[in-house]
Amino acid sequence: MKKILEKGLGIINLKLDEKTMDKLCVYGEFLQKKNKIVNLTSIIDDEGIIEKHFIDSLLLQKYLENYEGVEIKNVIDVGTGAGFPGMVLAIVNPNINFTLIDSIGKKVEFLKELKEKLGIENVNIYKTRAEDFIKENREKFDIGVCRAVSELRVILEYIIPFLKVGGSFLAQKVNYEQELEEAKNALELLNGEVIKIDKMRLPFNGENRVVLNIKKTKTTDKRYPRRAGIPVKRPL
Ligand SMILES: C[S@@+](CC[C@H](N)C(=O)[O-])C[C@H]1O[C@@H](n2cnc3c(N)ncnc32)[C@H](O)[C@@H]1O
Repeated sequence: MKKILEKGLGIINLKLDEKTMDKLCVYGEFLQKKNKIVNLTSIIDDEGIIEKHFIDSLLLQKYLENYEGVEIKNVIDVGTGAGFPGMVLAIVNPNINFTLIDSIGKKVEFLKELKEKLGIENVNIYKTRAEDFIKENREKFDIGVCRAVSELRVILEYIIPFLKVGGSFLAQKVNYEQELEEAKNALELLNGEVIKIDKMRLPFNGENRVVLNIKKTKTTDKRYPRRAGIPVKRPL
């Protein structure tokens, strides 16, 4: 696994120390082992885990390293699943606090075990929904991430309320044009503004990836997010 990881990191031009790479490999092997007992992810071969989970998550690393000269303290990952992108980024950035939430208990249990196994201190993991977790956590985070959870206008309603004014949602998408068009109303209601769209590629299969950098410009009305289930049922 480590050889594939080193190769992939080389292609995306990201340097990680040996210890961090070893931790990621333990993560990958633990995921493979646990996935035989509980279904955590459908991508489970070595190359798939490295490319589609780890490297895909690490496409966000450059934003965390240099965010407009501002120090990033807190990141939230909504619908983290088996830890993508939040757990991978937490391992690589021990100086930033990560909050990972997911509504499925078995995924949260897996992440708690992994946290223990690797001795990761900068991560808090909760079994909850974005629409409930917001109650104690409104406008607390510098950065929000959320991969493969729902269409853009839905995840905007999950993430933007968690952000401080001036914070950013780094939204990972494969295709984005139509979703962005449909998200115009949500961006206006939630006070989000797309400030940058970066196009990238995965290292081995060359698949396209896009990161939308969406800034929160003003505080968000407390009526958002609406109660659990409504953002998906009736998107803004
Ligand atoms: C397809 S998985 C993606 C997991 C991971 N982000 C990834 O990219 O591999 C979507 C996850 O989002 C979670 N989820 C969906 N809606 C949610 C919500 N409103 N609050 C918290 N978690 C949610 C689901 O439980 C599921 O684990």
